[in-house]
Amino acid sequence: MIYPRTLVFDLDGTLVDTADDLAAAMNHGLATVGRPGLPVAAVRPMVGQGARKLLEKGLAASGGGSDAEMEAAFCAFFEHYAANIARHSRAFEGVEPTLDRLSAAGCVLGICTNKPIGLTRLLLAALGWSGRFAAVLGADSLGVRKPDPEHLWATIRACGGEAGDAAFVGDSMTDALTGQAAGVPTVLVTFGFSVEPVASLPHDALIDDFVLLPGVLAAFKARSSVAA
Ligand SMILES: O=C(O)COP(=O)(O)O
Ligand SMILES: [Mg+2]
Repeated sequence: MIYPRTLVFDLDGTLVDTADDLAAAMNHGLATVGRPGLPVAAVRPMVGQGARKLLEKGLAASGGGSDAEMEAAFCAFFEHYAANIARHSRAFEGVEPTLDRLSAAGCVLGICTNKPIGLTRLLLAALGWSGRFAAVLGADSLGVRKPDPEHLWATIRACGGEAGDAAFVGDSMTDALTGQAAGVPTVLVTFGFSVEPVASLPHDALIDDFVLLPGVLAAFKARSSVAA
């Protein structure tokens, strides 16, 4: 095969632009505890370390709050987000045809996200993607999560693959550190939610358009075949 056999993808900011729905749910949570809402642009870079971290950062940016307020805001956020999971969330341009092409070429696809697994499955179902991935691991699927490399390794294993013939695609510092720690060639997308310029993060390739992914993956495979 001309591509790595197992391809693991981050979800938010990599495959799907979830920022509008996450921001709406966060603002609902903040309003529940009397805090002002935040613009989507402020919420985007807060995504990638899990739902609770997202709310912690949002509450801090909105004036802060007690543990009890955090808990109340988080519950309201979670409920609102689950009920509105894909009101505006859509795949980034080029994602669907590219995933189709890679699957047709024989690649096995998986998801490794810091989104709670229940919300992840809801989002995949809403997008009509439930059958697309051989394995889906969320923030709470294991005792560890990204940037712990075990989250990525476990996803690769759940796809029936091995780290030596795999690649990872993400958008954030968390993903960059995960891929590096796992020793898995990592592609970062430049259109995701990272505050840091992705070029400054550890990576093996950058893409500014999803349709460029197959070319980059073929180059990884060619390189690893020469090394082997
Ligand atoms: O932090 C989250 O909730 C999800 O983020 P991820 O899909 O980019 O890992
Ligand atoms: Mg992400």
